[in-house]
Amino acid sequence: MSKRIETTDLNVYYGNFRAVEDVTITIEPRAVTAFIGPSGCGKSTFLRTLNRMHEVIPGAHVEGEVLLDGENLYGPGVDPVRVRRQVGMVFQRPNPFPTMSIKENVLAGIRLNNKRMPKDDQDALVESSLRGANLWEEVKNRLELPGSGLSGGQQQRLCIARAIAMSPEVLLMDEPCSALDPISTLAIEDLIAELKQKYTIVIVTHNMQQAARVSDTTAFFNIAGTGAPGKLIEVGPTDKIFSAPDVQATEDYISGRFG
Ligand SMILES: Nc1ncnc2c1ncn2[C@@H]1O[C@H](COP(=O)(O)OP(=O)(O)OP(=O)(O)O)[C@@H](O)[C@H]1O
Repeated sequence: MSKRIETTDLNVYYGNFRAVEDVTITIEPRAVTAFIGPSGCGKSTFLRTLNRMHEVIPGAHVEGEVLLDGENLYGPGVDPVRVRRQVGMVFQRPNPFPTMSIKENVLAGIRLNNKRMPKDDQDALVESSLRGANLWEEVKNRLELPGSGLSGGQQQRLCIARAIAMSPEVLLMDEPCSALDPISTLAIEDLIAELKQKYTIVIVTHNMQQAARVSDTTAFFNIAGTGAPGKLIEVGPTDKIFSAPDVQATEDYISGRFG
């Protein structure tokens, strides 16, 4: 279920502007990898290349390969819709479909993919996905009510349940807690620790303590100045990056000297 991601010299563009330069990284399965770095260094841009979401922006493109267990996601004939099923994504702001019930939200991806499913199977998938997102006990008696009636933290777990329902191999999370209060943030962090037993997880975070708490590996991105491309400066075990990084810029960022 969980797969390894590898990129080699990946360059990411918005039109002529190269936003991210030459990223070579291996992201291990059944582990959490955190992307950290100052604003504008390309963390989110790079993250979106891992499930072919980057190219939905007009003029945006990628040079290089992203391998998922050896398969190039940018190879000829690869269907980006299939890639986005395999590599799920959770965004900064919880974005349940507001007019849909909790249950319909969980099933939304399946329905969008035109998968027909007997009602019993649907119910089982809704329950297992909501359990997987640590939300079942809180919502099991109101599955038919709108997802938008949940708290922010519950909505984010609903979005995670919606992603899990697609049986992805990888979960990408772009600052999933930045709109949440501390209690909801801890609930999501606990959930991430559980999810990594099954999935490859990549999380973009501005919160250094969060990166230290949840991730096994940390990748530090940086940018030389406005208009310059973002680069991967250093990647390694989170303990090492936070205690004895190899590069001075990493240490400066972690210790709050810039960014
Ligand atoms: N849709 C877009 N069109 C053109 N340029 C973009 C677009 N989105 C981002 N960029 C540019 O790409 C660069 C990287 O942005 P990105 O959002 O990936 O950085 P980030 O590290 O995730 O920043 P933050 O931490 O502030 O979210 C920036 O220079 C940004 O202005």
